[in-house]
Amino acid sequence: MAVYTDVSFEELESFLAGYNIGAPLTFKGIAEGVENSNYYLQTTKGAFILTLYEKRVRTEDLPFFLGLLEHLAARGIHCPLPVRNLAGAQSVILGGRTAALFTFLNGVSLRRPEAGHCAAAGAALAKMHAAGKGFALTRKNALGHDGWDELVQACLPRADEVEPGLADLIATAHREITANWPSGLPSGVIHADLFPDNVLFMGAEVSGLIDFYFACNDAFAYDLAVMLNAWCFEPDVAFNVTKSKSLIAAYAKQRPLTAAEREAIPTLARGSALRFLLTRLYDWLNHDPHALVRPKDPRDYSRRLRFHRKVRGVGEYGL
Ligand SMILES: Nc1ncnc2c1ncn2[C@@H]1O[C@H](COP(=O)(O)OP(=O)(O)O)[C@@H](O)[C@H]1O
Ligand SMILES: N[C@@H](CCOP(=O)(O)O)C(=O)O
Repeated sequence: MAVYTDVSFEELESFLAGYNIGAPLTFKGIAEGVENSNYYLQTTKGAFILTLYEKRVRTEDLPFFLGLLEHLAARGIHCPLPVRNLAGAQSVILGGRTAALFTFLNGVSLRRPEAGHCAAAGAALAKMHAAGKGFALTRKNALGHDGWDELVQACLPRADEVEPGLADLIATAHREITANWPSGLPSGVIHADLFPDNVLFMGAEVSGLIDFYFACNDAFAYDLAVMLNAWCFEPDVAFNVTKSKSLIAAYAKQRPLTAAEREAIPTLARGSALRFLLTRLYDWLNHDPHALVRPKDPRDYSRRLRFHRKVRGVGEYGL
């Protein structure tokens, strides 16, 4: 349950007095999500999401995240638009937290996306990459390849508690990936966490992209590699090349991949599997057993990483 901070009706009323969005009709906490407290708010003037930022989102990053959403929305991307208050501010303090209000997007996220959904999401990613051009602010990828060392060192001593041989897998893969990491690929603003729970669909169409709190500047093809991991494996962690082919082809129809990007896909796929393995493993080893949010299983990503390490060429991704 991702509601860490309670908002009383009195606090909501005084918050709403600062906005021109009508009177409250419905206000309820949203169970999904991990990082922040999210509330669904319906007023006499429309539907909104109220987000209270908890520990993981740094306040100094908010101008990048909120500015990016305004930039993308102005260029036709269906993403949450921060609603400014009467004073023109994008965020305020509420319940002791920094909070922001967003437009509500209709649609549902899919637990079991099919190849057609992968294609639609791949095309949406390419459109987001194009729309991000010209955004004035930049943010380094805090979980990019040059930031993994710290997580590796923090996780290695206890990794084998989770899965025998995991420490060796991480250490070896980290060395190999670092030695082969590509440079100079086409770059710009990337989402960096475009998992199925962050893409809303209405029927076969993408109706919204959400949760931009890992967005940063990095290689576009890395974002595609994140999606290969998140969208193209079955629940038993078998790789589905039909989904991968559909996703990459739909992306490339919007923005053709360069030869260097195609060649880099296997390394980027390994790197992105390692990144999610490390963050999940860190959370698994360090979570508060009394916390309401259950950490995600790191073994889903050690299995993906093992798959990618056996891949011998880009053809295996349907390229
Ligand atoms: N603008 C929005 N429109 C509709 N639903 C949203 C919107 N923003 C968030 N949500 C809902 O809230 C949930 C949690 O949001 P998310 O940004 O993923 O949280 P977290 O950053 O805590 O993981 C999403 O799964 C979705 O159901
Ligand atoms: N997508 C990441 C976890 C990040 O959580 P989110 O709810 O903010 O998308 C993973 O699956 O490890």
